[in-house]
Amino acid sequence: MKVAYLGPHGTFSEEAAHRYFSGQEIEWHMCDSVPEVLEAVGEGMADKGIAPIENAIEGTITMTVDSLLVHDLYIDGEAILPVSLHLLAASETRLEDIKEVWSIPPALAQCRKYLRGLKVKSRHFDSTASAAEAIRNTDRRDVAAVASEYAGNLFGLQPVKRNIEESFENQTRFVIVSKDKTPSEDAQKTMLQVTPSDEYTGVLSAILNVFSALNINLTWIESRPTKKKLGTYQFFLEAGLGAVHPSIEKAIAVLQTYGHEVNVLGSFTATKLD
Ligand SMILES: O=C(O)C(=O)Cc1ccccc1
Repeated sequence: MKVAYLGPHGTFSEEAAHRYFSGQEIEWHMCDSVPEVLEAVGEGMADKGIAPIENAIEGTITMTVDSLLVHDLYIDGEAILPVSLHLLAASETRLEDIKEVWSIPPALAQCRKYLRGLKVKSRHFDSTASAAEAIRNTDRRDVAAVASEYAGNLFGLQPVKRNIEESFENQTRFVIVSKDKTPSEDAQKTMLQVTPSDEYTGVLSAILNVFSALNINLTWIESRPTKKKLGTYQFFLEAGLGAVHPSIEKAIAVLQTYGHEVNVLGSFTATKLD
């Protein structure tokens, strides 16, 4: 099986991919950005892909949610990885020398408070590890990357400051996606995309009531713009039952009777990678 993930070597995605698929015969397909991981699966260059969808501090990683829809992908797995972010630089660089910090935006956002205190500029890269690699390749001694300790070792950087994120319990949730939409019988969660039939007072509450009436626990809810008109939204609802469970089938049928559009985006079981 061919699996796409965000490279270069040393990303959190690589760690999640290697641990999630450990023991399996995998041909790895490394991509340069998160949207390219999902595109690789969408276009059949890889059988599966793994991409970060949510972080404990920063919340939803919207580029993943949006790309899932563009490429009509199905979530068939979920992996939760503990993440620790460090400020990494060349060995000569001291904390007071740093003027610019490089990383992927969700990683910079997880350390917003600390970085604001440093009064540094930030520069966006496509991954934590590509930022660390760029620090290794520059002669500048006033720059640092936000990345993992593993990426620091890989690119010969030193930790100037460890654990700079806002919580020591930091975790990132990754989704494993494929083109195959067959739900697994033993899946424990379902991801639904619900587009309301119309904008009317209480439409979201009417949608949510369907789940509470059927005693279905919702474990995640996110609204995203329809991208058609300002102020119009679609909802992503994650339910704590698999897609073949009769209660989920009933919820979908009821929502459709109300005229809402429902798309099953996946059915999966959570794996903890601690
Ligand atoms: O850039 C990486 O290393 C990634 O895999 C994306 C990411 C960034 C920050 C936290 C978790 C995953």
